[in-house]
Amino acid sequence: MTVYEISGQPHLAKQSLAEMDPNQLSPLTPEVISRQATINIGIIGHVAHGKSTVVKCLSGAATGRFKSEKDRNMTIKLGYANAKIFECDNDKCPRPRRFRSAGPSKEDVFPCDRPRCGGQFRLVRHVSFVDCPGQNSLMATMLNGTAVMDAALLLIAANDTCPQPQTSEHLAAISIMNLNSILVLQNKIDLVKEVQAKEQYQQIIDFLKGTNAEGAPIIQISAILKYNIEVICEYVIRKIPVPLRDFTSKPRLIVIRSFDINKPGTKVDDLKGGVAGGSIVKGILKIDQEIEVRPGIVSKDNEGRLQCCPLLSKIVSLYAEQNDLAFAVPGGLIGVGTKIDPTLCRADRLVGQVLGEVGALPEIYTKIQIIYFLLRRLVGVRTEGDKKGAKVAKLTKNEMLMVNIGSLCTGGRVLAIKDNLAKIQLTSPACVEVSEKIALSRRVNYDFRLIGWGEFRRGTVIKPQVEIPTT
Ligand SMILES: Nc1nc2c(ncn2[C@@H]2O[C@H](COP(=O)(O)OP(=O)(O)OP(=O)(O)O)[C@@H](O)[C@H]2O)c(=O)[nH]1
Repeated sequence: MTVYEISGQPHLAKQSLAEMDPNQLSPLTPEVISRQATINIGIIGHVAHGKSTVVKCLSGAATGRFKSEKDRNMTIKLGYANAKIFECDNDKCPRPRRFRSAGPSKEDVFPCDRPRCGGQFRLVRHVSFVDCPGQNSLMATMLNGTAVMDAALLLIAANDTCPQPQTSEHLAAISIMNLNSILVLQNKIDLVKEVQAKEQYQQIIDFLKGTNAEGAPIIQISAILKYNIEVICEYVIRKIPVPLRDFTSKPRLIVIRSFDINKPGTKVDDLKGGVAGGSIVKGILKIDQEIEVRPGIVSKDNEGRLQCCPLLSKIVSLYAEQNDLAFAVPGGLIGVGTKIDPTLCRADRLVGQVLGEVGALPEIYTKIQIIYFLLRRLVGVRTEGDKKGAKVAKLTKNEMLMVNIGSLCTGGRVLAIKDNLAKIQLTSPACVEVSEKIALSRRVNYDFRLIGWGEFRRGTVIKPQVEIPTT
């Protein structure tokens, strides 16, 4: 095996491929959390309730905004920002001041700044915040994010009534993904009087009854004034369990972003391969490892049948934001530098694909059979008078749905329905594993709204054409 040691960033723990033993690693092992996030926390909630502002407070970084996002002051794509969370090791250091967050390249130990404390802030968690758009038309992007979340912060603005449509819809989406670890942040507390804040607090408790977030802690904050941000850090440590991770299975990464990092005009000989950004769901990816990306390049044959050519490549670099890695474990957004033709990675073209060890990824399907469950009522749309929302109608043969599988968002025509089984023809092929969760949405007015979920049972496999190696 190649001996690969990280040489940069001497203030972070060293990683060595030669010494790495998957059986000895955990999400809290120093050489892991010093460099990469190991817990993914979704930031969910209605549009403009302050999701991006909270992430900026916690991580010190804006969640990678694109020009169109800056122009419209809203999140359009999934944003990611990593933060290290520290606790002072002096038992007498009072809460919440003994908790602190900082960016991912901060050293792991530094002195507490409370006068005469004498304690040291020590790294206890390294978290990746997945910032979801709250705009109702961007639900597909939000659903892609739920595929990798371990926990969620639900933002509710104190100066709005609760619930707003996407507050309900985002909560329904994470419930479908069985996400029970939730903290509620009552934000913009600076904009309301105490009595209003208390009234809304009660509204929030009533709204959460019977949902996955019933009984979840509700923290009052002002993201803009950085008020109570240390309490969020404390609760992330105390209330969000460290996820159980599988480090020994063959690795698999869900691609959530992909990029061409070459500047325009770069000479052909100097071109770097494309980068796939995503979260590892199991196993460990290593520098120099041979990898496969599925479904790869999708096209149609002369008879209009879908065909695909998985991509074969090699990992040339691994990054967690600016921290370089010799190996990457589940959690956080990992940038995987490959030798794949950069044009195939440009502008998120690989989103929806799965990256892993060659020959170890699941089959690729075009028709899938799922066992499905529909929500009783529609969430995410304003319904005048009827506060509960319209009933969700049954699936009908030939109707077109939006289907989210991992980070893939595609169309799906309902071919047949029997009891709670449905057969769906996918517009784009999916690399999916038995029992994997699938979110189902239906067009309501002009946008797709979440109507239910399914679990993949079996399907019609497309055998890959040729696999395309990259040099
Ligand atoms: N007064 C006040 N304004 C806030 C607070 N938090 C956020 N804002 C403002 O609310 C607006 C929306 O904040 P964002 O953080 O962009 O909201 P968002 O939920 O990420 O928005 P989308 O991603 O588009 O759904 C911005 O103008 C923020 O400055 C707060 O605690 N108090």
